[in-house]
Amino acid sequence: MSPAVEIQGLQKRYGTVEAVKQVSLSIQPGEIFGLLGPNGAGKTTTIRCLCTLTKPDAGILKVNGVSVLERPRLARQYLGYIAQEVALDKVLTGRELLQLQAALYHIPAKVAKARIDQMLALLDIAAYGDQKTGTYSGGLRKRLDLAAGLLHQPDVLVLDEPTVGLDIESRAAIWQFLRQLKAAGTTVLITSHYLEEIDALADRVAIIDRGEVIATGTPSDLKDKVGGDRITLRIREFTSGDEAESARQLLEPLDFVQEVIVNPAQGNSLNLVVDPQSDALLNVQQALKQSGLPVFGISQARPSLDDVYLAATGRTLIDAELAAVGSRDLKAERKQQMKGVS
Ligand SMILES: Nc1ncnc2c1ncn2[C@@H]1O[C@H](COP(=O)(O)OP(=O)(O)OP(=O)(O)O)[C@@H](O)[C@H]1O
Repeated sequence: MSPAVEIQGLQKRYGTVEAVKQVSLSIQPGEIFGLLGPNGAGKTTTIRCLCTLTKPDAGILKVNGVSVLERPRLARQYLGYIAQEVALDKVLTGRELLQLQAALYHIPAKVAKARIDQMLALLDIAAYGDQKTGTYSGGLRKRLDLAAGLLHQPDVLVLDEPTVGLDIESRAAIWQFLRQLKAAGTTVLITSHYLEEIDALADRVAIIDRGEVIATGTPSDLKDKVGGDRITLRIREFTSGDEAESARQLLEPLDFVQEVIVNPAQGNSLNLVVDPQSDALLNVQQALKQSGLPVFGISQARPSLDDVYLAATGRTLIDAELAAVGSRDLKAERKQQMKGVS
């Protein structure tokens, strides 16, 4: 069976910006596949190329074995795309908007009516179907986007940051819905810069940074590979640099400690990477006690996907996000995207 989605050697630049340098990935039918990376990493560009909305400079893109570049119409039948922000026509009701979408996909009127009712019920928005979309909350709008994207019953649903700006309840409802879709056999490709979203949903993940895939695997395999548990230690609420440094010198030689980093951005807390043994926490506390150093707070955790990102790039996802802010002209990008295929 051919993969549901295959991307090989994708490249795309905008002027001097290399939005996608080298992206290759293969997604099996029925998988939820997460594309994780900070803002500006190239996630949107990758999926816009896949969904025939942006023309790549190089690369092979296939859906159900069909070349997206050679047979875009057929590929679009297989794909449902939920953009980050959708400009809904606010004077139409939800139902009218879905009717319009059905017509765009040439779904016969009778079939369309039944499907629209089914989608409204499935997404739990039947009660709002006859209200103007201008009155919808963010969560409702996103559910309507999902209904619209699924109306033609695509094999592969592609979602760009589907829960940005949503409250926790709406986010949970969307996660549950995506799991139901997977159970029904739909392949889901989701981009996100929320670690916990990808961790909770994705069967496999590709971490993307500056237009390149830097790691691929199941979330647990990736976390296992970076190895070690993480201990976060605060000597005092605000520890002096000197005291943190002496704690570092005390802890680093311990045989179960792999690495100790002092984090000045967080009150000189110490981040330790330790062998995943159950008594590491206890041993650290004992060593501090013997040296007369207090403990304000201490916790141990398994590595997160952020640790995977940190190990591969030398910076955390949050730092990368902050670096991306301000270096982009989002207005100009949106304008260009509105113009259509770029
Ligand atoms: N239409 C455009 N014109 C010029 N530059 C663009 C355009 N679209 C994207 N870029 C640039 O390409 C790079 C990748 O952007 P892209 O939107 O693909 O990233 P992303 O990971 O999806 O981030 P976000 O989630 O914020 O959209 C960024 O540096 C961005 O500024």
